[in-house]
Amino acid sequence: MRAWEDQRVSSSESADPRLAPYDAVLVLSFGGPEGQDDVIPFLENVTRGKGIPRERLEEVGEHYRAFGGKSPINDQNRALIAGLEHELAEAGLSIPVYWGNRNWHPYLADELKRMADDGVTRVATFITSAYDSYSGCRQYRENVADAVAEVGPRAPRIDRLRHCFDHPGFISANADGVVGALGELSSEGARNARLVFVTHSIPVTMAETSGPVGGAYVAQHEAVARAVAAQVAERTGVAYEHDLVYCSRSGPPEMPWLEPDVNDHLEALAERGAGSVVMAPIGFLSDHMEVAYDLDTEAMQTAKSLGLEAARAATAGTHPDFIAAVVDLLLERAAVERGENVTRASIGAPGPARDVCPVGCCPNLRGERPALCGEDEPPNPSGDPK
Ligand SMILES: CC1=C(CCC(=O)O)c2cc3nc(cc4[nH]c(cc5[nH]c(cc1n2)c(C)c5CCC(=O)O)c(CCC(=O)O)c4C)C(CCC(=O)O)=C3C
Ligand SMILES: [Fe+2]
Repeated sequence: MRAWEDQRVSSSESADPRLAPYDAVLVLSFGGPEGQDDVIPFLENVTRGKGIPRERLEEVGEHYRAFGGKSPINDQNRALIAGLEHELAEAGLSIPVYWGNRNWHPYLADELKRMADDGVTRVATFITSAYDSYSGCRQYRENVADAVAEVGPRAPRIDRLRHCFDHPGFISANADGVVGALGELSSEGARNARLVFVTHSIPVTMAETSGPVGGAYVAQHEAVARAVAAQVAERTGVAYEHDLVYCSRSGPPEMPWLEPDVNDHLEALAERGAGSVVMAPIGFLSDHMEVAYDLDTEAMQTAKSLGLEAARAATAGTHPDFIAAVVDLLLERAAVERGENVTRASIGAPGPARDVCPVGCCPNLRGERPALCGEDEPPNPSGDPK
């Protein structure tokens, strides 16, 4: 038995009416290596056809190697699923939770086959990516299309839950993380800290074309940063200044990616006389390798060398508010599919993100490919009326 199999659910009972028409939940994630032998094949999966320079791949490979070749992401997803199962059970909602990844075991297509074997016909999918961009949205939708094509007519019909970035439970979980990190600083450091919100850098062209009308990636992050900072101010009585910066830049050097990089930003803050920072990785749902390496290892080292006092805020992870938010998004979408009117929990503009992506949303700039969960979805291979 492989390490992930203990997470699997083996039968689909009939689901609760509050969850109808769904008979299963799928957590769809990125995937990560489980040991040294997995590192290269994993990186090959991630970067196939992406034009990532060899040196960057070797560098990222070293980050994984330094952690024994094991990404934290799989255990984080196991914990998220356990939390979801617990929350669903507490609410008396009986529905099986499955787990599939785009880049590593358990692969999405294998999980779809298992669902088909279990008699699942209609799935609500939570993608572990909170914001709009090709990487966080359409690319997963393409993976779903590929997996459904591989499984064929037996594949269940898949709906994707809207992005969770603007859900109040995601905001309060992150605000809690920031308040916790402030508590790790000296009392003077905590009073004068700068809140540095961090997310994954992406190519500027990808950011400009993100969402239904472009620019969604940065706009959504700015809204989250503002909302989290406001909640922290309310809870601490201090109106901290904040910034939005980026980590984990990749791609060829001549291609522009979102800036400033977190390390450069720390340097600029130190030059301007800052003494302490809290780094809050709002771009990541849990402690991915980008958090474990790029922030906890590299950026922490940068802060230390600059004489900056620094703490890192916890990610949403398995925070109870966040788990409850995912269950709320599930109930919301089920109600929508039953034709009911819903009130969507949201912090307001620019959200909430749509349930079904319009044509051309978060385009693949390398060329169009089939994608599901959007208005450009090809006819359902199982022949169900839509
Ligand atoms: C926006 C975004 C998210 C957040 C949304 C989401 O969560 O999906 C994300 C998540 C993740 N990215 C991850 C890992 C990697 N991403 C890479 C490469 C890239 N990421 C990109 C963007 C994003 N990535 C982009 C534009 C590239 C360039 C190649 C391309 O155009 O696609 C590479 C190749 C090496 C490199 O190029 O750095 C690796 C190894 C892991 C797993 C971490 C772990 O193991 O814990 C996770 C969760
Ligand atoms: Fe990535």
